[in-house]
Amino acid sequence: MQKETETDAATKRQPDANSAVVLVVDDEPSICWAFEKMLTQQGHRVVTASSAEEGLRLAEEHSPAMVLLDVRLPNEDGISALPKFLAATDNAPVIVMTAFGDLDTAVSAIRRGASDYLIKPFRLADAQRTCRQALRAAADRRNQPATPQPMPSGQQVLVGQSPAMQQAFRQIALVAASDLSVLITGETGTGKELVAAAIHRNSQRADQPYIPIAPVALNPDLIESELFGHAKGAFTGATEDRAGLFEQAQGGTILLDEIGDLPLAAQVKLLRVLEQGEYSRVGDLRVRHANVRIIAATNCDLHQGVRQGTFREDLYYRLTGVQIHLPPLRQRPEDILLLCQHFLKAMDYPAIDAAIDAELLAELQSRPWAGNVRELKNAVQHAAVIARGRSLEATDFPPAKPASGEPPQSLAGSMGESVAAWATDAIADASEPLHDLHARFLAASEPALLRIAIEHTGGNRAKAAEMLGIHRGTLRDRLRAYNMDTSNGD
Ligand SMILES: Nc1ncnc2c1ncn2[C@@H]1O[C@H](COP(=O)(O)OP(=O)(O)OP(=O)(O)O)[C@@H](O)[C@H]1O
Repeated sequence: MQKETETDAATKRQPDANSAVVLVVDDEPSICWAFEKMLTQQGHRVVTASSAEEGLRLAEEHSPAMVLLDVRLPNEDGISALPKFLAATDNAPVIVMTAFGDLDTAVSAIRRGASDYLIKPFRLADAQRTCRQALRAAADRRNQPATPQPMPSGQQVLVGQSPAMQQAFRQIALVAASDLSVLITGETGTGKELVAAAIHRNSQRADQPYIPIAPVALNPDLIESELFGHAKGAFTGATEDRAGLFEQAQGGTILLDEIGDLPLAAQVKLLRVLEQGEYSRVGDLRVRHANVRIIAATNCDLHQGVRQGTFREDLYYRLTGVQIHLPPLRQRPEDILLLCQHFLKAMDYPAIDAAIDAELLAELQSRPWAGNVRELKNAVQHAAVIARGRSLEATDFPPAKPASGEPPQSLAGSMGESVAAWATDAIADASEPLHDLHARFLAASEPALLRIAIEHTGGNRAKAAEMLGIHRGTLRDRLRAYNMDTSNGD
């Protein structure tokens, strides 16, 4: 599988340096814990892994905005895994952590694309500063308009044998030859972006720029300027004339991913491009001609946006003229084997034809795949890493994620099972009929809940009470009841 282009990376990475997903890969739990604590306090979300293999799987799954990568890891070391992390995260900043004396390693890490390094043991303040700088630099890079890229030489292959995918292939072939705008619909991970790229690749514009844009990743205040450019002095900070993405895509194709997120003012301009092939830069009345094919994609119901007044009705009808719908993977189980083999082949997995037997296939076909092909791809890559060349087994795959809307089975399930086991034991152990099972259960479980809330809020009881959704006085009483009140009053 080919990686997304740099343009994708520039437009799809997390928009905010203040609330990013950060991946920490280190087999020392204390390091993961320290980063988790530090970064969550700063409003980031942290996912941790204890090996490069697990980290790469999480990178695919969470698209982190930054990776902290230890050099010494079990199995594959951080330095050799570094290019894979860069590829898996579309060049998110990777900060390499290395032991003292390993400076050469750090230097070679930087040469291989790491954005910075930390020498262990490091002071938390230094780590904090390095992380902040890396996230800020990445955010600054994102806010630059994307540079048009020629289409990559390799092919992003679309795989499928289900009637629905065959129909999509036919539609792609038909619309590619025309210059019509196209709306691609489907749940997240169904391959909309791949379809857009295939349309461009098979069109007469194939040797011209292809620019995928996710409006949600652009600065909302500057979105019109990002798309259509601006004139010097159009707003504070507009120190010179600047071309927008439409101008950069001249002659080629633009994919507006998650079109439903486009602000109304930009929708007006987009409609003008679609209807008259014209636009103006922000703050410049000069009419410019747009020779750009527009492909839009959405995983939400645009018609609902029309009903709610967030999406223009005229634009909706203009866009829905030619529509390609990609059904969710659970509705096309006959694609699963082909997709699995396709992803294994991309990893050079041996004996692909024998890698998935009928029993495993039936199991995979019965899963809900809420994240669709993206989730399947991650799961296959995960299983392949675990199986290390032998035939895959169901246990090599990560547990099935719940269908959207369902509570996460693993957590809810295991907690429920623990509670049931606890209650069964408590009843069995009681020498006489119980009248306080509920109070006993609270006494067994509530202290841990209170402790985590208080730890998480840095000991601030008012915030802990707010997080728990209980009155501050109630929290104080409970802490006293459990002998957890170490303060001298509140
Ligand atoms: N039919 C397919 N054949 C091969 N790979 C596929 C196919 N469909 C999806 N994929 C892979 O699954 C992943 C998700 O696909 P893509 O990004 O195109 O989905 P999307 O519908 O645009 O998702 P989102 O709505 O979240 O942006 C990509 O890695 C893509 O290469």
